[in-house]
Amino acid sequence: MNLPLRKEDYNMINQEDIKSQIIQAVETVRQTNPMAGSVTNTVTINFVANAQLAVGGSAAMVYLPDEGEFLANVGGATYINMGTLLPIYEETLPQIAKVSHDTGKPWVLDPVAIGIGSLRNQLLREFKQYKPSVIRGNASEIIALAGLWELDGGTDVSNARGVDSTDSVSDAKAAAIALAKWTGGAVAVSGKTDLITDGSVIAFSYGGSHFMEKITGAGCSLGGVVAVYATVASPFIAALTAAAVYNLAGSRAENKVDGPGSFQIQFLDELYKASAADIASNSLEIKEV
Ligand SMILES: Nc1ncnc2c1ncn2[C@@H]1O[C@H](COP(=O)(O)OP(=O)(O)O)[C@@H](O)[C@H]1O
Ligand SMILES: Cc1ncsc1CCOP(=O)(O)O
Ligand SMILES: [Mg+2]
Repeated sequence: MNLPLRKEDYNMINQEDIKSQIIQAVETVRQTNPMAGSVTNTVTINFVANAQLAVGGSAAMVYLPDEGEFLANVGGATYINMGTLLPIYEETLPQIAKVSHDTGKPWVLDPVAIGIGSLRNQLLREFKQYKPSVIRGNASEIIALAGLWELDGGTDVSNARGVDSTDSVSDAKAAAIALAKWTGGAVAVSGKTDLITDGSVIAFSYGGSHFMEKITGAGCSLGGVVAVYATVASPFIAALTAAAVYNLAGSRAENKVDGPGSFQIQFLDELYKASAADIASNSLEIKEV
């Protein structure tokens, strides 16, 4: 006779299922070298491309509207990072978001520096209708985006200070859930512990390194790597896989170096070397919202 499953059993099954999906995402990317195009900031563009290559993806960075549209059409997913805007982005970014939305291609948004300047806020408001598959940001950015989109858990964007978070990841939980419910995709809030949600399930990914706050581009490149995994996996699994490999590689790199410069190099090596099984076994806690 089959006894009814207890809630703990469901959780165990879910956790096993999620692990096998993470393994599949890591291996498929390494076998197929999928392309995720990006429009990203000029500060960390090189690090984003290197991280995407290290996990097995293929990178292409552009600035112009027709080139962005081309990449959105031919790539498996596209990454938009708002870090350093140029006037032409008023055309490029909505074009990519619209094409991705209309063709059902995944796209990842990092709302870096939300709150600074009028073009950034205008574009971010416009993106609400194009429902990014994954929104990745630090706690302050996620809270501010929910505010800009007039969703639960958000606050006025004028609270934002720059590119670094002034809020804790747990403060962004309600905003992350509200954003995920609106988009139907996933939201990843990064920090000491990462929070990833699809609006109904909430996951915490542990690990990483304090050195990740001492290099520029840890967050930006994480967004680029999410886009690589989104070419082969659902938004939630893509965000979880990227968080797991970042946390694993970050802890491993920290053990081998004594400063941020060498950390950045070692971190890329660890991204490259991490096995699918180790990534899937990185500390992860999953709960219902
Ligand atoms: N204090 C920390 N300890 C461990 N990992 C961290 C820490 N701060 C950030 N990270 C990791 O660094 C990456 C980028 O996160 P974060 O610094 O929050 O993004 P951003 O650079 O956009 O502010 C994530 O993988 C996150 O888990
Ligand atoms: C410093 C800076 N200024 C504009 S974009 C940028 C990079 C931010 O990178 P990250 O959010 O990954 O630390
Ligand atoms: Mg950032």
